[in-house]
Amino acid sequence: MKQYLDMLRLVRDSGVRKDDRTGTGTLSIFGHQMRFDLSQGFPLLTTKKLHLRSIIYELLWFLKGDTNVKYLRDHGVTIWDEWANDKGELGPIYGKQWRSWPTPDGSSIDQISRTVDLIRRNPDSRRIIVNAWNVAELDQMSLTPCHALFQFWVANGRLSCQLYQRSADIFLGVPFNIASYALLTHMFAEQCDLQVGDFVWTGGDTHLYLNHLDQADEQLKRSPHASPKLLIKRKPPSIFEYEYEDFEVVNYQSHPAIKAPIAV
Ligand SMILES: Nc1nc(=O)c2c([nH]1)NC[C@@H]1CN(c3ccc(C(=O)N[C@@H](CCC(=O)O)C(=O)O)cc3)CN21
Ligand SMILES: O=c1ccn([C@H]2C[C@H](O)[C@@H](COP(=O)(O)O)O2)c(=O)[nH]1
Repeated sequence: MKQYLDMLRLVRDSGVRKDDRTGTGTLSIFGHQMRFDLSQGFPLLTTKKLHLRSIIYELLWFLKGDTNVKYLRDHGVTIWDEWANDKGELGPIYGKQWRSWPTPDGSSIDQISRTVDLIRRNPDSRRIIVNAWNVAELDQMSLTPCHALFQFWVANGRLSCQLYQRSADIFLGVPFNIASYALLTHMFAEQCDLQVGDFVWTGGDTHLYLNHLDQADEQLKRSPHASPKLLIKRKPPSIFEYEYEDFEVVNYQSHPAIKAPIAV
């Protein structure tokens, strides 16, 4: 995860001071890319302890097409609470767009099923994309998609994934986002009988909040450990039938967690 630390250092040292919607203030750069070879280990940050539990439940929740925090809360995950209304609703965010993107004739498109199908039938396609940026529904979302669009690419029996993240909170959000998309790539690969290739992370406004500077400095003093490995214990009949217990991360050695306030 040297690449992550390099990015943190770059933004810390040469980010531009920029105000933002939350009123917190950031150091920011525009356009950055990292590449993780998933065959060489699972990209879970080791310079601070991450709770994979929240990451796994959040991804399963997206894949269910759910946009209400009840499921997350039932599993002890609170990361979306600040954005939910009094009924727990977040509006038509990721889950809705991934599983039931509305069409003009009143029906909907399941982008995830289509994507599994397309990878299996036409792995050379250059159109294997899932898009959460539904312009017509942005106003109804409690937070517009940050990880907005992802694309798959198949070569030599390996499945690679690239994410475009328009806005990236590099201390709190990005470590979650990298692990989440790495996990998703493993799931798609297993379902399509492919090995995993690279996960490419591409960021737009790539920022460090001004109230995360001490935490970033603390992290930059630490040396990374070797990446852990991901074990998927079972191949469910479809991408929608994975359960929390199917995943295990082995040999995760990390420095202690670092607390930081989330900008709302
Ligand atoms: N400013 C901001 N940054 C984000 O990363 C972010 C948002 N807002 N809004 C929507 C979601 C919610 N996300 C979150 C929210 C909280 C944590 C967080 O507090 N992480 C703690 C541990 C929390 C836990 O596992 O329960 C951490 O130390 O990583 C991370 C991502 C990612 N997204
Ligand atoms: O998965 C996520 C979700 C959100 N973020 C961060 C990026 C920004 O700091 C905020 C969103 O604010 P906007 O004003 O809508 O850009 O949340 C993230 O890094 N990862």
